Amino acid sequence: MYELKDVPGKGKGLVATRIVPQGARILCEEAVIRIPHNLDQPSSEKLKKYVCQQVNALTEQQRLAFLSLHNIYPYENAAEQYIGIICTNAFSIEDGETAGGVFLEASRINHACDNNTQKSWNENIKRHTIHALRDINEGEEITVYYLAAHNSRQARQEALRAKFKFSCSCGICSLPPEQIQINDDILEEIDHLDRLVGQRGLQGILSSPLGTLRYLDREIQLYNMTGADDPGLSRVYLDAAQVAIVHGDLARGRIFAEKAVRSWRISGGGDSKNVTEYGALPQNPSQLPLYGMSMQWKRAVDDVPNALGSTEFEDWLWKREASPRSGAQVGLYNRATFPAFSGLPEDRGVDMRLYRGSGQPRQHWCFLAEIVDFEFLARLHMEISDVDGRKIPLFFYTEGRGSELEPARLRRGYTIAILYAQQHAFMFDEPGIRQEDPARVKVKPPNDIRLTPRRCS
Ligand SMILES: C[S@@+](CC[C@H](N)C(=O)[O-])C[C@H]1O[C@@H](n2cnc3c(N)ncnc32)[C@H](O)[C@@H]1O
Repeated sequence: MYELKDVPGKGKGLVATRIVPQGARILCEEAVIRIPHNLDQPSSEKLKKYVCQQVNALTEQQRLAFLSLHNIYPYENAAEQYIGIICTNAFSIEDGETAGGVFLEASRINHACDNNTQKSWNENIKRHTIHALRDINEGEEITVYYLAAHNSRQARQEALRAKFKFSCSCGICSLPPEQIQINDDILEEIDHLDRLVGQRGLQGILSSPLGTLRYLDREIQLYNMTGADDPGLSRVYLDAAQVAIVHGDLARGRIFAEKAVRSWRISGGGDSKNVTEYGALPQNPSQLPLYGMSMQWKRAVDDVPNALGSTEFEDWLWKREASPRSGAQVGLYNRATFPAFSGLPEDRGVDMRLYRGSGQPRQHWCFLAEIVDFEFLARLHMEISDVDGRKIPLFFYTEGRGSELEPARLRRGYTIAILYAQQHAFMFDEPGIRQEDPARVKVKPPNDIRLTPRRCS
């Protein structure tokens, strides 16, 4: 399937000798040397002694193969040489005890940021596997991604130079500067959305399922923009399956779970830990322990619309509201444009889903609520009620502390509209809105804007 060859500018590398289809297992290898976590200190005497014992225990053939591996570190004795080879070539082993190990074949695979294979530790079979993330052509070099996280090109280059002493010239790193910027923005936004979903956790899934689904939908779109069948997709699809299943929607839950499992099969194989753990979920989505915590989205597993085109199907799957045609009036029940409090972004950090790098919003939204009560102490403080009837505090941190509002408009029952409103976590009150810009606030008599609570399906 592959051969070891000289690759210009990279030393040796593995090159496909025939077409390798997506999902194919290219390598499945045991470590010849393992370094336990408690010895993971390159200069320690204990490590030197341990490594010498490990190398001496290899067969002659293995020892020669080990010694022929690439070493980017200088050395003065055998122990330092062995440690240099290990540091240049080790892959991580996620078995809880081992920091990393050396694999004689896989260690020959060079890095690319647009890698065509995925390396992963398979705890079920105690081996490292390499799977094709996409079809690989005959004569094409087999590549993996050496780093842990998605970063900007500059951060990746710095990390690769520091740890492996080379500059990457892969397809992504060689793009023209403006396209590198676009790619960096996409990776940054994926990273940001990942963290947002993680921070919100189960609470986010329970209290704001549609908001969480919006984040995940955007993440998938961003992954698709990179064109890669990235292993990160599986985690996003699993999260989407959880959102649907927790709220009783087994139909969407099954479809999302199928996509997650398919992605894990491609990157780690049918015997990988994730496929073992979640492989049966598409057949029986109600097995998820949190199934039906709310039945807000109740839907039977086979209740899937069958006459939709692919775009309409994706819109249905992700519960996307139809976006209004340009010039068309947006109904007040449109939750994307007029979100409830639970659908507002948080003001911690910049939500890349909603803002461009320049700080300009990508889309427009306006928060509408009814004034329930108000008082003017150190600043104007209102209690307001959103379209779901949820009461939240609104504090004015404007220059005039809220005095900018027309006093005649400060009436209970009047409607307050706040452009680009965001959730704020107050130390001294329930989460609410901390308003700093008076120009983004309008108050209208109740008959001017009617808050008709209507739910989208
Ligand atoms: C694990 S080894 C990979 C196999 C190695 N090329 C060999 O000849 O055995 C890692 C080293 O390979 C080289 N390398 C890996 N990916 C590279 C890339 N994309 N460009 C240049 N050198 C690379 C670097 O010297 C790096 O420290």
